[in-house]
Amino acid sequence: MNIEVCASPDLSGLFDLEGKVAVVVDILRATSCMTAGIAEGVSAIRPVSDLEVCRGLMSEDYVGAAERNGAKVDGFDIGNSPFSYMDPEMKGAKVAVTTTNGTVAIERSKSAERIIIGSFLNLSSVASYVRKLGLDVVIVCAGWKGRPNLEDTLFAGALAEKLAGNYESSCDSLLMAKVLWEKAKLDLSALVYKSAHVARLKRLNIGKDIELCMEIDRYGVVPEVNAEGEIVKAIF
Ligand SMILES: O=C(O)[C@H](CS(=O)(=O)O)OP(=O)(O)O
Repeated sequence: MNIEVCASPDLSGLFDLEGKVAVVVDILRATSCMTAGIAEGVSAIRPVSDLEVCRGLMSEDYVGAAERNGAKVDGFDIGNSPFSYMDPEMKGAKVAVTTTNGTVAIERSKSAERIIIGSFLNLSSVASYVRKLGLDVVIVCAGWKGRPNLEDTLFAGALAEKLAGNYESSCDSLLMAKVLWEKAKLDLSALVYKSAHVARLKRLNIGKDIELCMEIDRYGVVPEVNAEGEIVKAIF
């Protein structure tokens, strides 16, 4: 099996996703929110890239989650904090979500055979599920506004390490991710705290969110986009 890394959604046109599994990752914070939400009992999450489409879904029984530039958008129920998704009141709820980078990455992965949601929170479960699917893999990093970022690239390296032995690659982005992960894995937070994304989010006072998003294997679930375009818990 082959594994590649698409370092930003703006590079997705260079990748042929047909017949492959896309593992979409946006560590800070969209795919960490989705993992936490599905693990804690949210029944389905509908990712949309357009703010007004997301607003419209609120009249169809969806909880509306919207974030732009890190902040909750006025008029929506929640923003982009994993703790909002983990609220006991969210059990059984359906969420419609739009974020600056994460939902764009999901949208751009639509031609893949399967789209699964990765984060440090469910790293080992994603690796097990990917191995079980037995398809070629493209790790699609959400990055930041078209640019690659540190934390999503680190996740790519971590997943590649978990899949070693089953997968081969001639992708330099993957090699770069693996080298970076190897250097950072003993103190992941120390490096991520130096990232541009953390610096941008600091003004929002969300240190707790960042800490949670760095936790490895807190959950054993894999959220997956189903035929209706909703993210639900994969059964495997
Ligand atoms: O809310 C977040 O964590 C980020 C904010 S931004 O990238 O700095 O605008 O959004 P996300 O879509 O989860 O990367």
